[in-house]
Amino acid sequence: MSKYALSVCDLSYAYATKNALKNVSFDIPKGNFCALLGPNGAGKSTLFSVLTGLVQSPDGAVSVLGHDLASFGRLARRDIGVVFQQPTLDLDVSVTENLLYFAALHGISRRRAKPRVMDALDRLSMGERAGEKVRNLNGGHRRRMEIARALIHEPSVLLLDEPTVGLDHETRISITQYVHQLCDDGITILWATHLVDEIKPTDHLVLLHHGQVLETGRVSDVVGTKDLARWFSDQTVDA
Ligand SMILES: Nc1ncnc2c1ncn2[C@@H]1O[C@H](COP(=O)(O)OP(=O)(O)OP(=O)(O)O)[C@@H](O)[C@H]1O
Repeated sequence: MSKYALSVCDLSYAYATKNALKNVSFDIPKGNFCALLGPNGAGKSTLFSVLTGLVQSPDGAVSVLGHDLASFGRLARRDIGVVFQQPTLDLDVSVTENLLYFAALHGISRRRAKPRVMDALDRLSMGERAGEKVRNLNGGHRRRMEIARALIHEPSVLLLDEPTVGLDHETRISITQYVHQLCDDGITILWATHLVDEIKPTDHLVLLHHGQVLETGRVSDVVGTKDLARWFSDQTVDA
């Protein structure tokens, strides 16, 4: 059994002539929060597309808990939950119905799904909104809901692509803290961001710039005593 929840080995991807990922490799140990830090255009969303199987990398490999994504796609994807950058909720049905529908897509019966949905909503302080139409929720509540939805099939690895974009500071920090806490339950997180205040010294870090991994490791080891914001800016400034 692999000690890594997610292993990415030598991935590349190009849109026509634009190389968006170049020989990307990194590992995330189980139960870690890993920040995928990179400025706009670094390749974060492209990497998410490859990790979720939306696009195929012509070379390289991804494995989830030791299962190769190319050979054991269904098995590997069963262990992944995803929150994409663009919301994908049905605005005209209730919070609960959105989540139950998603559970059904994972083959979970309504009877089994209902307690999971309520539990997930309660943990995200969303229990009181279970019956509301999504259209009536603010951006922060919709994001919480998407996180609850991504956890409904109890994945081991949760991928979130800039999940706090457009949210106010307080909501951003609250959601970031909640997702950090998921690691206490053994869930491994890959959190794409360009905002350094979402990252803790004990987190794992992958610094992506122009499609290449510049650094990877524990934040405190990689950055040392330097200020993370300053370090990030120094690493990604284009000469
Ligand atoms: N469909 C596409 N066609 C051509 N080029 C693309 C396409 N999507 C992304 N790119 C380019 O690939 C590179 C990586 O983009 P990507 O969206 O993966 O970066 P990102 O780090 O997620 O950026 P952002 O933070 O702005 O979302 C950028 O140069 C981008 O312009």
